[in-house]
Amino acid sequence: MKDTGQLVIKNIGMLATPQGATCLRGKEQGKIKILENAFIAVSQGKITAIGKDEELKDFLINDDTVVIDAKGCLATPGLVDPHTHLVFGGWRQKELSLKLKGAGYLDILSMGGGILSTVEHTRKASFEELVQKGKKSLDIMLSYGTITCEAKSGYGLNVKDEIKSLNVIKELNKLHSVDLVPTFMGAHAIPKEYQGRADDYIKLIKEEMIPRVAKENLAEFCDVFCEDKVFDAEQSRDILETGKRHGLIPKVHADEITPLGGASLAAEVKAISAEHLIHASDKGIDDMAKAGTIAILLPGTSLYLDESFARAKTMIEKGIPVALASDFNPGSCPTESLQLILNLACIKYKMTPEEVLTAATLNAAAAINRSSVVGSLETGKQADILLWDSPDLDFLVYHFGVNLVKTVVKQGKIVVDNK
Ligand SMILES: N=CN[C@@H](CCC(=O)O)C(=O)O
Ligand SMILES: [Zn+2]
Repeated sequence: MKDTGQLVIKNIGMLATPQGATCLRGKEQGKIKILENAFIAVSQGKITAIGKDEELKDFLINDDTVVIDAKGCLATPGLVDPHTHLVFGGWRQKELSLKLKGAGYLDILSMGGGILSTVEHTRKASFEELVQKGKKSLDIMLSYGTITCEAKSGYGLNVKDEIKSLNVIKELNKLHSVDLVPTFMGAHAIPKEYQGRADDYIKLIKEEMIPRVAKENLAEFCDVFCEDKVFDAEQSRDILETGKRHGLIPKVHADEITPLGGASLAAEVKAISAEHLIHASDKGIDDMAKAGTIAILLPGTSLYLDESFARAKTMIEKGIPVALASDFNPGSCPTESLQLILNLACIKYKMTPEEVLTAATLNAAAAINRSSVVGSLETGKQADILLWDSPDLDFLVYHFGVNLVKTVVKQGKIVVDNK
């Protein structure tokens, strides 16, 4: 059979999708389109029609059309993960026992562990080793339904290894079905050789790293870990403004462990998103709502750090578009599964299944500037579609800790078949 790029998915029990080319906020976040007994038609990687099964006879299905019988299952847009630390050497399994003995995340970091121990492993790893390791994680992400994913550098922390990490992301984007969106995060920690000399490290970021990243077109965004003993608000602002002058859109790791005003800073510098926000203040939330900053919430990190959970419902009520992400990284959230995150968002944030779906698709896509291309099932959008071993949306967020993905369709092609 020759590949004509034509695909029809029929017999979809429930098609569930947010709609639009931009993020949804407030009550709109929970308003999704539900179509029962539906079909989706695809041509040349894009969705060309969506309708009720009974209308399918009007569509031309020829011998070259690939036809998938969804057998009554749920179809949604591909998941979008807008916050991951995909590229790193080694893992950090020993830290779990330290945490059980009472050490906090920032204590481990100040003892030279945490991010800094991953920096050592990342610097030692070759380009090819990092590509292979990243590929393994992307295989897992894809099989769990993530088709588009943001990836941050931030474990190199010198010019050579930050550039190496961003080139690993570029290479993975070429060779893997998951679409990657790169973020430069040289301001993830102060490396050992600059301890006590934060200003010199910030100078390196501003004068060497950012110009080189921009010149080589290696990232779209610039992120900063605005946190106690890492980068304060003033230092973060300085780095983000420099990034902006070089065309990098700001993102902020904000108010994760300490309330440091990160949410307000994100609003002030017109960041596309503020991320974590576990300890965001009322003022920070109001500032974000006014500025239109997207909140990327990471409930897996709250769980793994045994921290409290961000005030997702307040943010939605105040009109902040809420997105969800895995925060996949070797320390504070070692999981590639966005499905677990969807479940946690329902249970711990009290978000509705509809709000959760929008958060992990359209709003997540908007948080990485991709919402005109992916994030919803609509004609003209990229045909990134998931078929779930689930009859409806409620079941998807209810049955947890297992992989419910049956089939992953990326740009109209089946790339995972878990049946
Ligand atoms: N908080 C900073 N960065 C990551 C954790 C990185 C790490 O522990 O290696 C986060 O988003 O949680
Ligand atoms: Zn992070």
